[in-house]
Amino acid sequence: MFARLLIMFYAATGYAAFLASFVWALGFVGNYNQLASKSIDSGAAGNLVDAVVVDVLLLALFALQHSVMARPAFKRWWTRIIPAAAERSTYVLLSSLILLLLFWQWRSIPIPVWRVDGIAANVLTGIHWLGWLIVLSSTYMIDHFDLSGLRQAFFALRGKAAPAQPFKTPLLYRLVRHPLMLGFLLAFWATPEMTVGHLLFAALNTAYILVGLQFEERDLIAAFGDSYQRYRQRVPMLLPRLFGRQA
Ligand SMILES: C[S@@+](CC[C@H](N)C(=O)[O-])C[C@H]1O[C@@H](n2cnc3c(N)ncnc32)[C@H](O)[C@@H]1O
Repeated sequence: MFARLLIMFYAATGYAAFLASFVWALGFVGNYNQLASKSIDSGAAGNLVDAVVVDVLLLALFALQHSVMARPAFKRWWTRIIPAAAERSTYVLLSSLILLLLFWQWRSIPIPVWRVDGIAANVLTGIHWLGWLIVLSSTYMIDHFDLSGLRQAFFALRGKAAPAQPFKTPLLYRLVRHPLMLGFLLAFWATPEMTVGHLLFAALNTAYILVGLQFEERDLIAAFGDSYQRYRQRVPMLLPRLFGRQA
């Protein structure tokens, strides 16, 4: 019983770290200093080369951890070392801690790339917040508590293993196969004031998302077989069809 309670406490810690990193992400990307005193463009501009090197290394650290720990082969090896019920929480905890490090240590490069005012600025800010709303709501469409590791810990508390998630295509998943990633892209790119630092963040994350999705889809085909193959043929990856057939 003690071990089960420990897993629950561990999962709750991972979830708290996720919440902290999510709120900081909102403040960081949108330069909302009410939410986060350190944001993507805050702080004095330092040496350009130093800033690019540090920022690229921080993003690479996140990409490496996030990709390696998501691979089924890594999970099989890892769950011989830690309890299976704590695997997702460990992933969430480490991802969140690396994100917090990234936000904290990010070097701003506040050289302007574009700036729009008036209605255009309001439209871009609206798209930005729509992106975050899509991110959060998509986690609930898949299973927020499974993705955050809490579901696995709740099952473990009752002495059971959480059943694997079934293939599903609710709501936004009928329009695109990866709404959560689409939400991130909208939140990262839609800004009235783009700087070189923000552009670096958006461009590298976009590249990472596009590569990461190839791996995720390979795993999804291995897990769900023909159902996912047919889904791929019917539903676009990231850009919804404006006209014509949807799933
Ligand atoms: C962080 S979520 C991102 C989901 C998706 N890539 C997106 O952008 O909306 C990743 C997890 O969702 C799962 N997943 C993705 N699409 C799914 C679907 N249609 N049904 C069930 N699970 C899915 C993957 O197996 C993976 O564990």
